[in-house]
Amino acid sequence: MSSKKIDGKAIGQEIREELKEQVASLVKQGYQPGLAVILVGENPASQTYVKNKEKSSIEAGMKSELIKLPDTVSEEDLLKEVEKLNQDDSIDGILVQLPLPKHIDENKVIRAISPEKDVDGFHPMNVGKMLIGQQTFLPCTPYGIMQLLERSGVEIAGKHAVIIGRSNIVGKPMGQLLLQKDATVTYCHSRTNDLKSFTKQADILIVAIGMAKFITGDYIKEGAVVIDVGMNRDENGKLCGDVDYASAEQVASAITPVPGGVGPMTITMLLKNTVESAENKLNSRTKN
Ligand SMILES: NC(=O)C1=CN([C@@H]2O[C@H](COP(=O)(O)OP(=O)(O)OC[C@H]3O[C@@H](n4cnc5c(N)ncnc54)[C@H](OP(=O)(O)O)[C@@H]3O)[C@@H](O)[C@H]2O)C=CC1
Ligand SMILES: Nc1nc(=O)c2c([nH]1)NC[C@@H]1CN(c3ccc(C(=O)N[C@@H](CCC(=O)O)C(=O)O)cc3)C=[N+]21
Repeated sequence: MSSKKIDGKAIGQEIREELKEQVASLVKQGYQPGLAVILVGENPASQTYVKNKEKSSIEAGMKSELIKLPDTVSEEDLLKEVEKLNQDDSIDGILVQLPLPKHIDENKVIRAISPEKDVDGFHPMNVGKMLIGQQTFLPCTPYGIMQLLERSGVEIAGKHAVIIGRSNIVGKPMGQLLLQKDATVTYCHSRTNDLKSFTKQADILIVAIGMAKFITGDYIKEGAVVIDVGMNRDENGKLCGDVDYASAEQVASAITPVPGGVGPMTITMLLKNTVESAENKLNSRTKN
C-alpha cells in the first residue's frame, strides 16, 4: 500500500498565511507582536532552529529579538535576562532554547518566565492548565501535531494512540492533548517491555525518541497514521527522523516526513502562540 505523506511544510504555511493577516491587523492598530529567543552556547542544531524561528517571525510581520549568551553564563545572569524580557512591553513571547548547560537549573529558568509570555507552554502554571483543559499556551510540538492530524482529516475520537517518549516538552503533553480529543492513550518509553506489542496496536503512532530510523515498518499496524517527531542525523550526516520512512510508508496510511513534517509545525505554533499573547495583552488593556 502506498501511503499519504502528511505535508507539514504546506499545512504550516497555510496557518502562517492566516497569522500574517492577524499580525497585519494588529500592526494597523499600532502594535507589532514581538518574540524574544534566548540562546545559550553554540550548539549547531540549536542555532539552526533558532535561525528558523527568527526568519519565520519576521516573515509573519513580527518583531524578533535574539539574545545570545555564552555557555559560561551564570544562572543568575540568565535569570536577569529573562526578567528584563518579562518587563519589556514590546515582547509578547519569550523562548529559552533548551537544553541549557549543565550548571543551569532548567526548571528554575522556565519558572522565571512570566506565564503570560510563556509561548512554549512549559511553565508549570500553563502545564497545569493544559492538563485540566483550561485555555492556555499549548506546547508547540504537540499543538502542531494536533493541527496536522485535524487538518489532514485524521479521526481521533475512539482511536488508540500510542506515544513513544514521555519528555515534558513532547511525549507527555502529546498524550494529554490526544486524550482530550477522546483517543485511548498508551505511553511507551525506554523501560517498556515488548515495545512492538504496543506499537502494533496503534491507530495513531507518535514517535518521539531521538534515535535515527528506530521504528521500522514491522512495528506498525497496517493502515496506521504515523507521526515522526525525531530530528537526528543518519550515518551520512543527513537529517532524518525516528521512523524508517522507506519501510514505514509501506504499511502506514499516512505519515509525516523528516524534514518537512513536524518541525515546520512547531515553529508555526510558536508564532501562533505569540500572536495570541499579543492579542491577550491588547484585549486586557481595552477592558481596563
Ligand atoms: N520536530 C520538532 O519540532 C521537535 C523534535 N524533537 C526531537 O524529537 C526527539 C525526542 O525529543 P525529546 O522528547 O525532547 O527527547 P528526550 O530525550 O527528552 O526523550 C526521549 C524519550 O524517548 C524514550 N526512549 C529512549 N529510548 C527508547 C527506546 N529504546 N524505546 C522506547 N523509548 C525510548 C525515553 O524514555 P525514558 O523517559 O525512559 O528515558 C524518553 O521518554 C528528538 O529527536 C528531538 O530532537 C524535539 C522537540 C521538537
Ligand atoms: N524552548 C524550546 N522550545 C522548542 O520548541 C525547542 C527547544 N527549546 N529545543 C529544541 C527543540 C527542537 N525544535 C525544533 C524546531 C524546529 C525544527 C525544524 O524547523 N525542523 C525542520 C528542518 C530543520 C533543519 O533543516 O535542520 C523540518 O523538520 O523540516 C526542528 C526542531 C524545537 N525545540
